[in-house]
Amino acid sequence: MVASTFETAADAIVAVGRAFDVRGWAPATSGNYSVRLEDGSFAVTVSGWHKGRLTRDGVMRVDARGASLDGKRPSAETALHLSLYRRFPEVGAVLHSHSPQAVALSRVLRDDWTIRGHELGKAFPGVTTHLAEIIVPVVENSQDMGDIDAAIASRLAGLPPPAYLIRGHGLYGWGADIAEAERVIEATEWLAACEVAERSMRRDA
Ligand SMILES: CSC[C@@H](O)[C@@H](O)C(=O)COP(=O)(O)O
Ligand SMILES: [Zn+2]
Repeated sequence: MVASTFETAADAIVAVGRAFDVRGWAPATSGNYSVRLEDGSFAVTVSGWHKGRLTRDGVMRVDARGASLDGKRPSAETALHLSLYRRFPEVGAVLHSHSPQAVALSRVLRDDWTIRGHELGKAFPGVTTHLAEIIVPVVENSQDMGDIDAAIASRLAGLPPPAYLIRGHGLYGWGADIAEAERVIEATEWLAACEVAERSMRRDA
């Protein structure tokens, strides 16, 4: 699904930034957001803006290769967004959060994160029962987006996950439009908080 205009996409991105910031998922300029536009370009956050204080000026356009179309500097992680759009033509929005629970979980997990037995798993596209097993890949962090993209590439083949974690960094989620991508991030963040709480209760029990 594609947003109708840059302005519509930019306003939706501004609103997501405020919502994520209020929840502690976008501290200290972290996070980035993008939306596919109908002309084949993408609306993406400008690098370095505080995402809770975005205005339309903090959102810009890039082409499919990540080149700036308006002279602004796109998110340092634009390549990760574009890679998802290239792989999945049905994806219309990509969101990236930096919550304490997702980052903590990514640092304690030795392998991928398997979600089982959660009613909220049904918030993910295509999941219809709490009995579904949802695997969220965990890849190593790097300052080179090519490394992260290479690490996640094989994990996106076949039945793709709804989201992935970058260790010690944050969470990427996507959807057909920004509302679906926000729902995926919201569900994954809630499940990460639940997982962290559950692990700490089991340790103390
Ligand atoms: C301020 S630490 C976070 C950044 O290094 C990065 O991971 C991030 O999410 C935001 O980068 P940005 O270039 O503003 O999109
Ligand atoms: Zn980040």
